[in-house]
Amino acid sequence: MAPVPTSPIKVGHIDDVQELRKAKPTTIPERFVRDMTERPTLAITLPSLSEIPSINFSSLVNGNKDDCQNEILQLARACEDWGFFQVINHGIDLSLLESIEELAKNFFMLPLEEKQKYPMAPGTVQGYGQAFVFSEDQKLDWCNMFALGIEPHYIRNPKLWPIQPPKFCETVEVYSREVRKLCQNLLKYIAITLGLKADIFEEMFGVAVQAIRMNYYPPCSRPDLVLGLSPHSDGSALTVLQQGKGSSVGLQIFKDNKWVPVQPIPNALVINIGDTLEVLTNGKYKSVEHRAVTHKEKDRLSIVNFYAPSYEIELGPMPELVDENNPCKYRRYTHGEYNKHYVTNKLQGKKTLEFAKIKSKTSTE
Ligand SMILES: COC(=O)C(/C=C/C1=C(C)CCCC1(C)C)=C/O[C@H]1C=C(C)C(=O)O1
Ligand SMILES: O=C(O)CCC(=O)C(=O)O
Ligand SMILES: [Fe+2]
Repeated sequence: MAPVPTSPIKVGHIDDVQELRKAKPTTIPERFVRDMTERPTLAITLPSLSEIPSINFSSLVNGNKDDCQNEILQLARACEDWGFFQVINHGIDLSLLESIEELAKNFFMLPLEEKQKYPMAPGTVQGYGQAFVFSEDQKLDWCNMFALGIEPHYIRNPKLWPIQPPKFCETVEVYSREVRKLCQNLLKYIAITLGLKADIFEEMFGVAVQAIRMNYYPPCSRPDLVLGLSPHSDGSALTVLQQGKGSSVGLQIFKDNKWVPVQPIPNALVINIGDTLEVLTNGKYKSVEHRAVTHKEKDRLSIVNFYAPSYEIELGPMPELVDENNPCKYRRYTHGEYNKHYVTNKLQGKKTLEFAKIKSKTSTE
């Protein structure tokens, strides 16, 4: 008899946090309790003095010459000093943002058996479940995820596209198309901030890889002990994040050695620089570490789009950003190689990017 195939990855039992919350609202299983050094301190949820910058997209596209130049300057500062910004007047229909949010929430509210028809297999990143879990002793995030590959079509697994709720798939398609255009436009302006020709990234990326991930964080009776999402930087070039309306404040970015909360601006989208742009700009624009924390009474939803070069594209610092004052910090590799590395390692701050770093004896970064 042929041996029964088993997954080489042993992740142990992973509780579904929504079910856990329903059955035992005050129980936090040990696998979710973070070590002291990782626990979020509640003080940081107080309003912060510093806010991530906001960029008015319509000033970039439709503004007069002065407005446009001023916004490009703001964009350059946001990318260099923060790696994160919120885009207002992004041009995506607000009713589309509302629809995707409603459908994502409806998906997470389906019975567990329905969601489990689209399981995220251990070691993979598409479907419903917890990604980036590779061992039985790894701490778990207080989060349920649903992720799908969008472009190019060959990365799609059609079995994971849900039948319920109705209109989910069509809306994901329309939404992803709009977000893709926004990424392409933002990359044009980012190129301009670097003194490069506007189409440089579009020409370099080929048919860009795009994926969507929906994160649902139920309330947690002990938000001081758990993390909604482990600290990480994104492997993408750009990430576009929509925070659910009425959600608790949960996204935090690591800046100047502190966790800074991102206060949602109604109808704005949060954009962040991913590892790929950090490498291409030779570290001028950095992918900033971020995480999500939970709330005692409120749930939270985020819808995230990752936009990255095609897998066969060879990456490395662009020659325009390397000189004797800015020596080359990263080696060359293909995005496919980076992708493989990213999805086979747990989320651990900026550790994934070590893959690309050229280690010099004097380097302290
Ligand atoms: C849970 O998934 C992720 O966090 C994630 C994965 C994205 C992907 C899919 C859901 C389908 C197949 C493609 C891809 C791996 C992009 C994060 O995406 C980041 C990580 C890399 C690398 C990247 O390009 O975006
Ligand atoms: O939910 C959030 O705000 C963070 C999500 C995130 O960082 C991610 O999905 O990569
Ligand atoms: Fe992220």
